[in-house]
Amino acid sequence: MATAESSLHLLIKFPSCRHSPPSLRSVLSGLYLHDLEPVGVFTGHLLDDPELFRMGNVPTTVKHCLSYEQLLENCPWLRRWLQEEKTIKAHEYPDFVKIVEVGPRDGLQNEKEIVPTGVKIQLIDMLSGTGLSVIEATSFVSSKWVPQMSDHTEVLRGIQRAPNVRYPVLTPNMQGFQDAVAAGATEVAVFGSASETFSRKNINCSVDESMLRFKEVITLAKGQHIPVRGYVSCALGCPHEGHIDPSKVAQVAKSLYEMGCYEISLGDTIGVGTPGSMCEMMQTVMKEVPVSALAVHCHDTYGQALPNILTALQMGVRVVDSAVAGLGGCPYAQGSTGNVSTEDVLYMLHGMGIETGVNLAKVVEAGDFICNFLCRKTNSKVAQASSKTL
Ligand SMILES: CC(C)(COP(=O)([O-])OP(=O)([O-])OC[C@H]1O[C@@H](n2cnc3c(N)ncnc32)[C@H](O)[C@@H]1OP(=O)([O-])[O-])[C@@H](O)C(=O)NCCC(=O)NCCSC(=O)C[C@@](C)(O)CC(=O)[O-]
Repeated sequence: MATAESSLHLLIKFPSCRHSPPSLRSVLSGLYLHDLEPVGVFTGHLLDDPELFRMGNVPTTVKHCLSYEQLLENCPWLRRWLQEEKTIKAHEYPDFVKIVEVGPRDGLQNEKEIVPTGVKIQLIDMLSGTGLSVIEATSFVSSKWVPQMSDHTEVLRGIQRAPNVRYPVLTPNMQGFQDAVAAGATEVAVFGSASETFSRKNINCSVDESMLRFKEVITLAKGQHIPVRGYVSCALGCPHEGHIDPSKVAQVAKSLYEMGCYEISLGDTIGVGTPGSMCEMMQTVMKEVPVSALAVHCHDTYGQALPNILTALQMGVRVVDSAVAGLGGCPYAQGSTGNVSTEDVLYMLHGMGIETGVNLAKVVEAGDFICNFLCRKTNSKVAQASSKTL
């Protein structure tokens, strides 16, 4: 039986896992520290795995062939070390993350000058060619409340819908839902809040009243086979109430999920969250809603959006909202700055080997287009850096 002290050559067999390399690397350096010399590492489930036989370079000097479990049994230091690592990293990073592009809606809704409908349509059309699978196109809200979105019908009718791209729109109530469907919407989103004050200021009703309105919308949508997404704003803080108890976020998220929203996007509306508060909030929400149905929607006011997203990914989230060029802000959340930029999220994910199906260069082009129109510098660090290097 091999022991940490005696073995010079080990063939280590690890469970199949796409993201094992970093752990393997750290395990290997641990082995070297203990004067063990692994001669081959492969991933696979069974010792008679064909992979073993493909490994022509396995030397005959292999003295011990250990399963992962045997290895842990024989090397208590390794078991302790991996356990410590696991407490930090609850989940492996995913293979794929879905990006929900909210630039044309959340990004533009706060613009003071009305952006011409043709520009909005061109932006969405450019984004449709990037590989994004979801682009939130506009919102069917009152034009007295958000004048920038008053051309919702023209925008939705004017875009060239790409196959495999969905174009959800915001609908706060039955009127919004009916108008959206009449304009051709095939997916909608309702938007609630974990803060009473924000709910009243944003949609002119209490949280409980909003849930009744959303129930009506969701029931009607279900009957027409229209998927409904749900938002919970102020998940990490409110511009009026400050700290928001994670249990309130969990309660609203649960209600939306139970009513039939297929996905719940947890919004750090004013970008005050940190990995610490994100972790605490997620842990509470995940007790009520399966993590597979959760998304995060981070604004970057305090520069914490990427670490917050990373934290959510570590906790099992697989859907991230972002806006091209980091446009945006909510008209009813004073002081909130843009959404996290799609370019920066893509750069981070791709750098981690996580696929998104989205072409970063094409998103940068779409960002250039809208920033040129707005005469504004992009909020995306990646786009800023790539313009210098081009
Ligand atoms: C919800 C309402 C409409 C209530 O507004 P209200 O004034 O309470 O509505 P009402 O039912 O009393 O009706 C008053 C008038 O509004 C009309 N009306 C009623 N409903 C609609 C509608 N759907 N579309 C168009 N018009 C509508 C209705 O027809 C009537 O017209 P009038 O008879 O006076 O001529 C209003 O408060 C509103 O439009 N709020 C939207 C605010 C908004 O869009 N905020 C930004 C989006 S949320 C956000 O950005 C956060 C998020 C999602 O990104 C996530 C995050 O970051 O946290």
